Amino acid sequence: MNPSLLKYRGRLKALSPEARRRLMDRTGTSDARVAQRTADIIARVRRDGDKALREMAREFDRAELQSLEVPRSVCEAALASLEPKLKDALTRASRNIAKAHAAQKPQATEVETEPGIIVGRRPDPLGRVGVYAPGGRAVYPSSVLMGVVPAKVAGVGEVIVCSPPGPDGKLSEGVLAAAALAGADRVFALGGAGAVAALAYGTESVPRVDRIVGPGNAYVAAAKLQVVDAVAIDAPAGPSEILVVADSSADPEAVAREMLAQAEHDPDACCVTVAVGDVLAQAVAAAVERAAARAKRQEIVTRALSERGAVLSVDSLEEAWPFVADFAPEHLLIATTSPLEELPKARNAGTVFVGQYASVAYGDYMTGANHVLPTAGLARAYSGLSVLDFYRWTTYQRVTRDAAARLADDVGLLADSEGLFAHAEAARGWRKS
Ligand SMILES: NC(=O)c1ccc[n+]([C@@H]2O[C@H](COP(=O)([O-])OP(=O)(O)OC[C@H]3O[C@@H](n4cnc5c(N)ncnc54)[C@H](O)[C@@H]3O)[C@@H](O)[C@H]2O)c1
Ligand SMILES: N[C@H](CO)Cc1c[nH]c[nH+]1
Ligand SMILES: [Zn+2]
Repeated sequence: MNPSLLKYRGRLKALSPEARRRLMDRTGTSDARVAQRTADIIARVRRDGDKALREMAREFDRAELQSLEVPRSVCEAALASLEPKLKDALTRASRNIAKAHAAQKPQATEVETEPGIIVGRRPDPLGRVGVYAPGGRAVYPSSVLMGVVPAKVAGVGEVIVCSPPGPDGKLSEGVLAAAALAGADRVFALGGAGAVAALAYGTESVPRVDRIVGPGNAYVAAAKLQVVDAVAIDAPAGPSEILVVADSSADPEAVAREMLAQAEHDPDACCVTVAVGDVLAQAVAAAVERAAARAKRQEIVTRALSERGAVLSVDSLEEAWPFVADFAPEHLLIATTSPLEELPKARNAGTVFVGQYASVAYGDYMTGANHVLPTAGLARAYSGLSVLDFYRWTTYQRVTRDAAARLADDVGLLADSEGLFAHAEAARGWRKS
């Protein structure tokens, strides 16, 4: 057991302001470098199109690409030959995601603000979206479902999936099968910031999209933030995070399993437990260290926990909630005696797991909630991916002849006051003399 594996231990209120700031700052000190590299990649794709994408596949994925696009028949074949139990599990996940997201579909509204003046707002499905499914340190068929299924529920015109190729130049069978199952229209073997740039600006092979959704590592998250001049994005959904709030009812081994599960995604993952009482905090820390010592993805887990892992103690749950709101975790797990009573106190979490039986892994794959979630503290303002990300809104106003006459003078007055005299004239055109 390595007693110093976790970066932060001890009492939450004893953390120095500098340590607390570093714990909060999940963008990390290397970020300026990531941002610069990402900017260079985007510029290369804008300049050289497909040629740059092929070079980057060689550079970052060690893959020689025959073709950037994967024919639909290849996806269908992967689905047909998928191991039946795995296919059943993917189908079950897809069904739950569709059900949960269908319930979120937005409604058009119309309101009469004054007699004869009707203001409406109508959700229109987007024309074309890009779904990024990560594929560097693990493959993510689940992320294909999380992006494509809600897009299809919303009625998006065309859904394009990008995911990095393996060294053989191919996508995993699971990713291909998930794309076919969810009904993706086109699939490209492209990863990282290059894929994001291609979807944002278009290349000879890749059509530009209206919105890019989906998670990824620091490069993918940085790229999404850098292309917003050309495309909409969902939210910066970067390296995974978990914050567990636990009291004496929590099983320390279960809390440790949750910490390890998110730590194994990425060395940049951030895993924190806030436990009521020093005894529980020590038991959780010891369980985390034991679990890390036997982890299959030990190198990743060890780096994540030693760079950003924390187990901190508080005197009471009341001390935990302001920290939760400030930290704004991607995933919050409430492992307490009365988790449902605590739920309203939890602010700024990407998604909440209520009670210790609600393992984050269930939400990652199967509950039907979306696992594409804001990270790096941005859950303060951004929400997780939902069906709403796949619409844009059209507002309109209808005005009857009589209502136009009633608007003419006041609108004319306001326009005059702004010095916009043609507006005033347009408004007064329908005055009744
Ligand atoms: N927040 C969420 O909703 C959510 C959901 C699922 C997964 N995730 C996160 O997604 C990430 C997946 O990361 P991943 O790395 O496995 O796959 P990824 O697809 O995000 O990244 C792989 C790509 O990164 C690029 N890359 C790698 N090294 C690079 C370098 N040195 N310079 C430039 N580009 C480079 C390459 O283009 C490569 O294809 C993890 O951080 C995981 O925690 C987040
Ligand atoms: N925990 C990830 C979101 O941070 C989602 C995921 C996909 N597969 C496994 N986990
Ligand atoms: Zn996960």
